[in-house]
Amino acid sequence: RIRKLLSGIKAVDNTPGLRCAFSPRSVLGQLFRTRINTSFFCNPGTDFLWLLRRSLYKETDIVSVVPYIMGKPLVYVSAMEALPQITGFSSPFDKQSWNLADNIVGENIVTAQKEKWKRHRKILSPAFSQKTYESVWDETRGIYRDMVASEGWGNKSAVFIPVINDLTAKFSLAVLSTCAFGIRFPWSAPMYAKGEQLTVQECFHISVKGAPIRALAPSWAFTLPLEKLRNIDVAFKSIFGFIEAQIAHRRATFGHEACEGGLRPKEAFNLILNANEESAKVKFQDSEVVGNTFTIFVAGYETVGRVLAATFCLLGLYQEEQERVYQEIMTVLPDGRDPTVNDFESFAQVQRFFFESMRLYPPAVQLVREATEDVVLNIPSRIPGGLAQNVAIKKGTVTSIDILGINYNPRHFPEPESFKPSRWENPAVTDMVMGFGYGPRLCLGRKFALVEVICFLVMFLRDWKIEVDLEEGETREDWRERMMTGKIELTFSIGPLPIRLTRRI
Ligand code: HEM
Repeated sequence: RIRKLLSGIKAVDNTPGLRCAFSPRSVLGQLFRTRINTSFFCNPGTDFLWLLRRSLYKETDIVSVVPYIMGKPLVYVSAMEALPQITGFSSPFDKQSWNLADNIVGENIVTAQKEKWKRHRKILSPAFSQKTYESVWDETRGIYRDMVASEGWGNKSAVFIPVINDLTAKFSLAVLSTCAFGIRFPWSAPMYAKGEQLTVQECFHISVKGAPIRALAPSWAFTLPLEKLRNIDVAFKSIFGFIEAQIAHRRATFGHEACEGGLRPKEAFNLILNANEESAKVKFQDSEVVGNTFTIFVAGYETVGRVLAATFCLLGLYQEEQERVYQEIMTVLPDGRDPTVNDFESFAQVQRFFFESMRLYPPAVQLVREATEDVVLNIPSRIPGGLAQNVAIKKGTVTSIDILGINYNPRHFPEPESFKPSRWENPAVTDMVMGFGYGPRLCLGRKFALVEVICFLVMFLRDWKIEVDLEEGETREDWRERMMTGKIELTFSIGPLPIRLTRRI
């Protein structure tokens, strides 16, 4: 054990940090989390990036986690200056060479390494076009209206929503399944996986929460009479059943000739299926069809739903900022007309509010890479005027850009805990929106997500004033600390969060 620890510390060039029994990326590390307020003999689990966001980095913007029983050493970096070095176009880092997710869902655009990834990106990129964004905007408007009617808010002057997370998740699933997969479902009749009791939304939710366990635990573990493991197994099986049924249905609907004649619209699902045809020039294998379908559902649904839930609460907390957003909406739409996709750029204040929400509560908290050769990272000092540090990383070391670390780094964002949408007033600063990643692997759905979020917020805030209930004597910051507690699963989630609505018009 001592030898393992010492060689781990050497692999990360003696970079200070946590020393633990089990890696946060191992099954035991996930299951048996212990103290994190000590740097030794702790099992930090995955939440430590959130729980220690204020104290993890001391003098430099780099820390290591070195396990002495299970798992490999890990490096985390919270400096924007390191982005080109780790996630840039010609950086000596790549996605992990062995990714457990591939074994569960099949190889896909998110996990593929550089050379294979180019093929995935080439096939899928045409699905993210101006035409798609127009459809996202229009569908969002329609889904908002369907939601208001189906929830029975039509003639109410006030509404209490006990868990806004459920609503925003349902909304983002509806937009994604319609605009990327051509699968439409009414708000009042959620999709069910065939023959299952759980909705597709519930299955995705359980799968995303349980993905690390599903990936790391042996298959016999899922036959044990343990409810948690059984639920994860059922959720994954249901999702795969759902995806396979959708693939069969789409093939039957369009047929092979339709594909060759280019009759399928360029939505993500059709491009995935086209690439699986005999005649396709750039091809997907069968496993990549399922892998990419599953991945785009997860990448595009959980992320948007989660950050929207945080945004709603921050709107409720920071009333003066909500008013500023509302005034902008009324200025752009003074005559009561519906917003169109051409109005997108006019909602600058709405966008700033959203960027600041995503800075504090980013749905994706890290960009995970693996060193493809021995490499020296140059990391600036946290202390003003301090010397930068060169850190030698061994080939194969998993090194992550810590998005939470960057977003709460006072060098990049002064008073990082303060909620200040005005930070984003300088257009050049939008390059600092870390939540969508950086470099060649920048989120392919960035504009898709922004269009859907901005349209939804505009429609919602025009009709409703949002509030949250503070306890007596409680400050907004106290409420955030009490209610907006985070958990790092495949994505980062907060809550469950309650909000209150009052009708404006
Ligand atoms: C607020 C919402 C979203 C956030 C915060 C987000 C975040 C991210 C991040 C951080 C990455 C880069 C991962 C890395 O470098 O390791 C990424 C990649 C990706 N995202 Fe998103 N995403 C969002 C919405 C979406 C949507 C709506 C879609 C699809 C409709 C989508 C599809 C993808 C895809 C396909 C990739 C892989 C890109 C590649 O490797 O070439 N995302 N996303």
